[in-house]
Amino acid sequence: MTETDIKKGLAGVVVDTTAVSKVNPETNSLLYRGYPVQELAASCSFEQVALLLWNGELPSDSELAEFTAFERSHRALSPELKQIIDALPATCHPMDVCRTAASVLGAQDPTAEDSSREANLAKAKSLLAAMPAVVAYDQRRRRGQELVEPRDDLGYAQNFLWMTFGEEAAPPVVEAFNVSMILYAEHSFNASTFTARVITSTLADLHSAVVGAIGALKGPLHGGANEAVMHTFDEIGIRQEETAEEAEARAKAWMDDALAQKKKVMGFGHRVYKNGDSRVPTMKAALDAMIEHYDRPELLGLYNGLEKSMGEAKNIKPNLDYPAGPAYHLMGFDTPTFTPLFVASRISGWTAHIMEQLESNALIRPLSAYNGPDERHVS
Ligand SMILES: CC(=O)SCCNC(=O)CCNC(=O)[C@H](O)C(C)(C)COP(=O)(O)OP(=O)(O)OC[C@H]1O[C@@H](n2cnc3c(N)ncnc32)[C@H](O)[C@@H]1OP(=O)(O)O
Ligand SMILES: O=C([O-])CC(=O)C(=O)O
Repeated sequence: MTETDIKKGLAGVVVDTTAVSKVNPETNSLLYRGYPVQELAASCSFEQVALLLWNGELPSDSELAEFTAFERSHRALSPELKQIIDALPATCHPMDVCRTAASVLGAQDPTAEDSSREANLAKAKSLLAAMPAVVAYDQRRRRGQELVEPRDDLGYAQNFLWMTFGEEAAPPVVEAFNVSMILYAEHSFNASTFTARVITSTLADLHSAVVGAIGALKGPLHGGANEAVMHTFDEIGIRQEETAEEAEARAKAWMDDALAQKKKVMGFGHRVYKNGDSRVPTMKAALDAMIEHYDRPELLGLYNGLEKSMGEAKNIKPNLDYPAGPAYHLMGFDTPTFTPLFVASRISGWTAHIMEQLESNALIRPLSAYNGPDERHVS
């Protein structure tokens, strides 16, 4: 094997087929089970999209009603899980809390070792229903606030915001949040989904695969980038009294300096898309709606300044995490909660892939080229 045979980072390597989603960099499009993600974001709830990803078809009214009833009755944080979360130090990252919660939910599930499609689908639905309470409560406890119980008269997005903030969110906020959940739901063989598939390929259980996927998502080269975007905004400085133009000029100067120092700026670039992420225009529209709703034009200035400067200097485009970060900030989420929001959404895609992997499983085990010392002996 020569060095040229090595596909570092598996870049460009096709490892399997999938019917869950199609990422097409040539047409800059993303299809979930054949449907353009923009259309789904414009006309569906996150609940409908999750069912589409799992079942391959959009749900009928009765299928949606059945899932809605299930999801609403599985939202509450159990006293046992709450106790475990309360025992975790507030210094740990909220992604550690998500990862721990997914592990606990697996350990508590009597069907955990049943990997039939039926059992896995039920586990996927339960996890999707349970994670918002974990994310919402963890943000609240860090702020010294009490748990807010779920409400079964609210949809997924509305209830998620209710449990986090303890008040009903305005319709444009619910809409933008629902759009973000749909856009984050699925993206073919990204690092966290591939991790889930590798774990599943050993015939380990669904919760183990989700726990591993959460670990992979945490890194700033993947899901952690939505938090890192906000750190960049904070480093530049958010000045509400500033005009959009003033903020844009400061952001441009910051980016020029960062690029001169050869820094990697999170929220830009993508392994597959080289001409822009297909989801960005839809998420940018949701961010624009939030900027208007909260009357925060200076954030648009920062956004535009970084994007323009990166475009002019390197022709590198924003990815989904770039508009999602400031949108979540405006909604009132604390920055370390951003990647857990990604988890809550991507559980749908991960579990669809776990079930697909099991349908025609092969152990995922690539080769490596050894470059250590030649054979040697102890004596
Ligand atoms: C939802 C998601 O998970 S989307 C991804 C979120 N991740 C980020 O936003 C992290 C920042 N971006 C990156 O690190 C990269 O663009 C990745 C990891 C996403 C994709 O990277 P790869 O396909 O491996 O490309 P790679 O990192 O080799 O970059 C290619 C070139 O573009 C440059 N580049 C890529 N992204 C960036 C960036 N965000 N800032 C500055 N330069 C960048 C690299 O420095 C490299 O330049 P060079 O050829 O002069 O060395
Ligand atoms: O596809 C990727 O490599 C990362 C990404 O955008 C995602 O997982 O949504």
